[in-house]
Amino acid sequence: MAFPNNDIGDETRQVLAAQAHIWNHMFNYINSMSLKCAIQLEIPDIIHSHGRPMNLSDLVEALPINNNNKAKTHDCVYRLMRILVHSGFFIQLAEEGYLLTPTSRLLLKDEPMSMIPLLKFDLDPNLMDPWHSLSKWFNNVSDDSNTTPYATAHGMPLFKYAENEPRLNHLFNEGMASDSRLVMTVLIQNGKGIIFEGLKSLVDVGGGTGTVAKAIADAFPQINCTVFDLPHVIEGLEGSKNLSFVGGDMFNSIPSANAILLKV
Ligand SMILES: C[S@@+](CC[C@H](N)C(=O)[O-])C[C@H]1O[C@@H](n2cnc3c(N)ncnc32)[C@H](O)[C@@H]1O
Repeated sequence: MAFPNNDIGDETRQVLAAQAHIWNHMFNYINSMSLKCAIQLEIPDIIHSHGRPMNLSDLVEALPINNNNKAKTHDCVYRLMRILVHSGFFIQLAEEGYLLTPTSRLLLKDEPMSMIPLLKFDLDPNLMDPWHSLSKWFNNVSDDSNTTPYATAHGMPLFKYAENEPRLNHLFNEGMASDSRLVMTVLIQNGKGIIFEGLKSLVDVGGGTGTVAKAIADAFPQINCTVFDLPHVIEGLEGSKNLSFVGGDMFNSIPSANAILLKV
């Protein structure tokens, strides 16, 4: 029910504003879950492949879903798209339909700077579970200051869990690599890679599967680059002329070099 502003007193207006504030926070997760759903249904790619603005009916037809009840699907996809338009992932032109925005362009599968892998990792239930344990973690933290919400939820730190769970290890490494790919592309394209000039050797500590070091090694063939990470992360990875992979624990020792990158 909507009250014209002058019909209610300040106190009531304040209570209603506070209620709306709580609703907004309570349902904030709808934004990230809708985005995740759009990626799972490959909506950015479908609109991109269409090559022009895509109307709702064409979008519904193109989705990889059971569409036996067209009216119902139409209504539900409309609601999903309304959230995503509102949050800036798509533009909706009144007659023509949906278009990508610069943000959803970063959510195309074949886009070199695609953020899909990072999104899949961060919105995986395994990574979201710890948020349900946050208050439990606060309870534990004074007894064990090394503990994390992740360990509280899963009984071990993330890196240990990933060591024993290939699915999570893959999801984690791909997510990190996609983030690094975006940063390194922007850095090198804008000539900011110049900060590496003059170096003879460099070690990327916690360098994951080597995205950062590979970009530096390609751009600066005179620099010998080493990727240092946990053994299960670099397992099976092959280096090149000026790129090598070393497995180990940085808390024990790290390879020596002119420069050390540390982004853990
Ligand atoms: C935030 S990620 C950095 C990812 C990397 N920059 C990339 O581009 O993929 C942190 C990295 O630190 C590694 N790491 C965690 N603990 C480590 C340890 N004790 N010794 C070496 N590496 C470790 C993880 O395996 C992970 O790859």
